[in-house]
Amino acid sequence: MKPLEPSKATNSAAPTTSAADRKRKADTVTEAGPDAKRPTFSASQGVARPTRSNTTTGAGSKATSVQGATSTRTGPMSELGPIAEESWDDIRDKTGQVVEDVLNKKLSFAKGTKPERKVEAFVPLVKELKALGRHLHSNSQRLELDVEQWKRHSSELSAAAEAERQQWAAKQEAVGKQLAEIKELLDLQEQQNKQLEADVKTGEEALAAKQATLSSLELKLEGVQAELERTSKQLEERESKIKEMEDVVRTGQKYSTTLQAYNTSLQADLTSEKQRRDEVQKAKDELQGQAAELGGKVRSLEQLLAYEREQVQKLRDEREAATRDLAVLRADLDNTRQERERALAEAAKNKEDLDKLRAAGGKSLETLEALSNDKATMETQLSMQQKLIASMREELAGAKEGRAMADAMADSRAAQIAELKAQVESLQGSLGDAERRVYEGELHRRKLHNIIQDLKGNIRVYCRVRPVSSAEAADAAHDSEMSLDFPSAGDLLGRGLTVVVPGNLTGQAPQKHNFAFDRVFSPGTSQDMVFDEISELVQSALDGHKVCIFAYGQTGSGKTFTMLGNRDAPGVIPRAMQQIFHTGQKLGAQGWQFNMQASMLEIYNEDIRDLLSRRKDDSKKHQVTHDTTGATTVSDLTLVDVNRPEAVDQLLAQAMEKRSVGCTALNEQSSRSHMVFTMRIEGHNTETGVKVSGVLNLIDLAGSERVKDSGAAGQRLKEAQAINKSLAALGDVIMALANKQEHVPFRNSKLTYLLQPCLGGDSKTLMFLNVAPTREFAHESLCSLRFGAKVNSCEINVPKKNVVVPRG
Ligand SMILES: Nc1ncnc2c1ncn2[C@@H]1O[C@H](COP(=O)(O)OP(=O)(O)OP(=O)(O)O)[C@@H](O)[C@H]1O
Repeated sequence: MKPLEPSKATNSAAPTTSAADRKRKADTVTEAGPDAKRPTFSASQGVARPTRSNTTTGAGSKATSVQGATSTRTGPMSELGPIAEESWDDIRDKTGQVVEDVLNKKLSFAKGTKPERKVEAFVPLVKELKALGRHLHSNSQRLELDVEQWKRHSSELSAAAEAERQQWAAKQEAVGKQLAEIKELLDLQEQQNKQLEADVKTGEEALAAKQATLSSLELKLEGVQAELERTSKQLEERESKIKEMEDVVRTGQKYSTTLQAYNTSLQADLTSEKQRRDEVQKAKDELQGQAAELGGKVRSLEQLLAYEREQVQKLRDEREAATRDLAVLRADLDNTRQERERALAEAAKNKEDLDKLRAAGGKSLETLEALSNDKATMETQLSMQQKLIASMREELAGAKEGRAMADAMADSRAAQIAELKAQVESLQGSLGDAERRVYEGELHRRKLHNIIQDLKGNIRVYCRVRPVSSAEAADAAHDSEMSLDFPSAGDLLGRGLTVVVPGNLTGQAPQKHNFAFDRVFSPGTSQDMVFDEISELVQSALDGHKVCIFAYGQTGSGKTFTMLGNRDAPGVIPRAMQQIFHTGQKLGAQGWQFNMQASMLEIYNEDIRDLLSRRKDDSKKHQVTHDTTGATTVSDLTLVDVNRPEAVDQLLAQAMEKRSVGCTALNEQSSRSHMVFTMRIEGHNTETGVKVSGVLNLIDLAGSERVKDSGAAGQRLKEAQAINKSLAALGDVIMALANKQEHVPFRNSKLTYLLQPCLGGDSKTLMFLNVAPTREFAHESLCSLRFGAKVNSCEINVPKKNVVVPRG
């Protein structure tokens, strides 16, 4: 339906006034009276009507004619003389008078005023009246024109109004029709409304019923909402936990991927390292074979050389004897020569004498003959001596030749010996080189093995076999035959061992059982060598790891010796302290400062005792708690700040005095309790701001014992039962961990509860499995070794460093 508005055409026909028109209108009002109020029109306003200019022109033309009439007129005017034809507009402008002023003007004259003066006075008035008359006349003409225009305009307007009215009528008709339609619609709507009202009523009734249900539901909803809020809170908490976990898992996955990659590369390294080690081992074996062979050769050569030296010496002796003989012969020869010369001189003299005698003729024939005989004898002697000299010369030449030969032989042997020596030296060099490489390879293998163990999260097991004690060896009551054997070469060298359990009287044959651990220390292994193998693990406590090292084994198998040792052979605890303080000091140069606190406790008959407490009566009950980070706290336990190893030695001495130790049939100084030494290490790097916090737990467990063998009774029996019970609980925990059981019974004993973070957490854990070597304890050893194998298969979490790195 269209809106009911007046048409625009009507509006456009209405006259409008411009600003200029309004000004003129004002003039007109003043000058032309109320008639001048009528509207003026412009051609632009659409309806044809006269404009002001038209009017002016019209009026102007009329005025001209009036003027013309005036100018042609001759009447009294001429009598008054020429009167200037001023327009009303000029007069008005000049005098400021309005029409009424002129019309109301009255002239008064004083008595006796001359008529010429009075006429003179009338002249301006007449002028004004004439101008006014002309003006009014032109105005009336203009008004007439306007009236005509108005008339025309009004008839136009009437026509327009009629058209408009007709339009309106048509519109009204249309609107009436529309109204009728609307009314129909409204009726329909009303019906519908009524229907709707009815519906609404039923709806309202239903709504009321529903509302009742709703309010009960709202109540329920409130409850559900409260529940929901609680659940969503829980959900949020869970979600944040899940997020955290996801973060952890993501980090873990990243870490695990990195680790897996690292692991793979390590395994590849390990394999290649193993190959290299095998090759080196092979080369070493070969070299050792060659060395043995060469050693044999060297020995035989040395024997030969000794023989040759003997020969040379003999030859030298002979040469010296020959030289001596030669000297004697030379002396003899010289003597003989001198004698010969003397004899020759004598013979010459004799000949001279003979000649003289002959010349004198007086010498006798006998003297001559005697002299001839002497000469012949001397000549015989001379030829004999000449022969002797010749043979001696020959001998000398022979001896010289022999000596030259011996010298040459000695020289060649010496050269051979020097060559052999050089060979031996170079072989020894390469043997040392090979041995060094084998050692380095072994070190590397150990490192890799440790890393792999860390990555796998296994509990490491180092088996240590103690030597046969002098008492065992001496006393026939003991079967001191060795029941353990160690591979002397191959892959299991240093890692494997075999226990032989002897047969029994029922005819059971001896049985061999093979085991392999991360490391096996045979009886000859020194404390130093043992510590060397775990020093890296100890070191990681300084790096922020939780480290746990404990010694397990039957009574008298060497646990306390391994962990504490004695003055001459200090064990793991004092050595670990030395290393920690020493390394801590060295790290000081890199800005590290460490704060260390030690505590020592024993678990005796399922009670925790503070071994560093200075209280006389220490019957306080100590409670073990673990927080979410895996940190363990024992209530009311004495913590001592330590900053040098000697302080720890004092603490150890103090603790050892307090520790429960007793004499049993199997060990003179048997530990009757589990002892736990804990060192907390807080490190802070003043240069980088990095903080680490590590814990080192070193534990000497009490030994398992067969009560019938240890001869325990009374208090000892009670102790033994408590020890065995807690070790059995340890066994159960290990079984549960190894079998990946959901429930691990850590709480079954004080020992397992205390060790929970080490066995089930993220610490680096190592167990020393101490074993006695003799056949007497073969069964116990077998049990211990089986336990050790189970422990070795336990996978705990991947060790985690406790390090805080500052932000930014
Ligand atoms: N590797 C070794 N070298 C030399 N002597 C050893 C070694 N291991 C143990 N011993 C000696 O054997 C004896 C028993 O050792 P130890 O006291 O350490 O056993 P244990 O396992 O701690 O016994 P228990 O459980 O009864 O306390 C001690 O005299 C000790 O000095």
